[in-house]
Amino acid sequence: MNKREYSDTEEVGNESTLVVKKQHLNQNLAIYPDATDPQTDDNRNNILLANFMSLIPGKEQTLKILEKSETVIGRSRSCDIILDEVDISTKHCKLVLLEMPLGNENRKLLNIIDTSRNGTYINGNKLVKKDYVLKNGDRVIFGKKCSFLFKYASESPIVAVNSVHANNDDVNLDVENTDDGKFKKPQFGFTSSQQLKRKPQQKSKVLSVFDKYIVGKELGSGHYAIVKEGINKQTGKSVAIKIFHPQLNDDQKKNHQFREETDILMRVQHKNIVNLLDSFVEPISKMQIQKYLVLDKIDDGELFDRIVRKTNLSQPETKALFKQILSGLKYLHGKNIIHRDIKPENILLNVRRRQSPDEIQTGPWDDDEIDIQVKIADFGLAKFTGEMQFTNTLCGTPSYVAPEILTKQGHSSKVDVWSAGVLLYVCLCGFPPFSDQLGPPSLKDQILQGKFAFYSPYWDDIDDTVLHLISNLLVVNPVQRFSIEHCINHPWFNDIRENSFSSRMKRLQISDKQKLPKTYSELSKL
Ligand SMILES: Nc1ncnc2c1ncn2[C@@H]1O[C@H](COP(=O)(O)OP(=O)(O)OP(=O)(O)O)[C@@H](O)[C@H]1O
Repeated sequence: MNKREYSDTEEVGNESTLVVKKQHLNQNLAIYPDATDPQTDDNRNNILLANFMSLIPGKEQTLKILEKSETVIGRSRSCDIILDEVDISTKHCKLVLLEMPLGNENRKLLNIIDTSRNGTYINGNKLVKKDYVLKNGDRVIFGKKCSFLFKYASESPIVAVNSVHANNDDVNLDVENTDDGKFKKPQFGFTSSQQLKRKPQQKSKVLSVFDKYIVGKELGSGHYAIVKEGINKQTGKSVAIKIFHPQLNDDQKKNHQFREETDILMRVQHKNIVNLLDSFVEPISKMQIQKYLVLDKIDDGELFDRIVRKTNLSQPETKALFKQILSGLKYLHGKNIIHRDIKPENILLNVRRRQSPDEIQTGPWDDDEIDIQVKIADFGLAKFTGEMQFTNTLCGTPSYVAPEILTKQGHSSKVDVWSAGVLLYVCLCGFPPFSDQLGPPSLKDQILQGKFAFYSPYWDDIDDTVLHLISNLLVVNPVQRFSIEHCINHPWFNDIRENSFSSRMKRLQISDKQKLPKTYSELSKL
């Protein structure tokens, strides 16, 4: 098809083949070339919704998308936007106006639906006959070359998105326009039962996560989310952005889970708990939303990796790390919060490295480390116990899960004590006390019976005092199990050598070396 065929088209740019269709004056214009004022003549009722800014060198141009139910882009002269390139389909894609309820508001968003042969690419990903809700900063390529940066017309609620409580019925998110066109911070309103203290920084903007942060490399991933590095565009501060896997708009269970994680993180502030900075809920298609938590970035990885690297940790190091873990857990339990997923993957570390030889270490760390700060992360399974004190959901990670969770008897904060016991065991010897590898019986039965042992030679040189402590944490009956308080006051944490045990704690001798448990470190090399 030759661009000369379009007698009613206007060429944009010097040697451009990108053309924008001029429609009859008595019709609503769907788009405007940059030079055209959308508020003139017969178009004055049209509201500018968004802009596509060309990223093609030498073809600087802005395509204006007006508020219209459907805007078709393609090579055909019947399209609202004509892109006259050989790799553009007759009708390449369409932009459908969506009004989506987010929080307490309806937001006007553009859903792009691909109908092409060669594809529409959003931020490098091919759309392939699917839809996607556009957000600020998206790089959209039609076919192979027609590359644009997408932006909603104003930093209004139209911009898609929301901050902390998009789906929280208890919260009113009021956003107001100010005279200068900027937005006042949203105000949160609570029902009387919700008069809880919130961290001030959560009262913030209505923007997309991508407006505020540059999203970078992956830091880690789990079952529910992938965590990426982010940079705050305004402050330059590095953050961690937990990007949950896309979910259906109306997935009540996931919505509830996200609310619970966000709510809990908003109510906690402790040096050993990862800090929540922001949260976003954004539509990605008509049916799907994506949720984001912005957290303080913890730089030195998971305790799990440290255990794998070192095979096991020394008693002094374990003790120093555990004092911090217990401090975080004590704080949580004091607020009626149970974490329910304590395991080495969810204990993150910030290490301050030695800058000069005369710096003094704060603990029994490696020579090149001055200080290590522990941060408890991943509140995806965390729960308020409220007044009930017990909850029934099946949760946790198999090796670390407490027996009362398996028997669904209802559980309390003591489940974290059990998991802390498993973690303490793992830190000191490098493998978990309960595993399929140690069976029979099955992992589940080992846990239900509280059947574990201190295997020789791994435990031979470890103080009886800590074996005594672990034996009081891995107690099947939660009533008889230590509390966090008991744990903190135990002689091992207070460097008191306990000589009062009637006999030395038993180590299990296994004659067949093949049957000795394998450490995480050994397993990672298999
Ligand atoms: N604040 C953070 N700073 C740096 N890295 C982080 C941060 N939060 C999480 N990570 C990394 O991302 C990984 C996955 O995060 P997280 O455990 O929260 O995801 P998840 O999908 O909920 O995991 P799970 O499968 O355990 O439920 C962590 O194990 C950690 O390596």
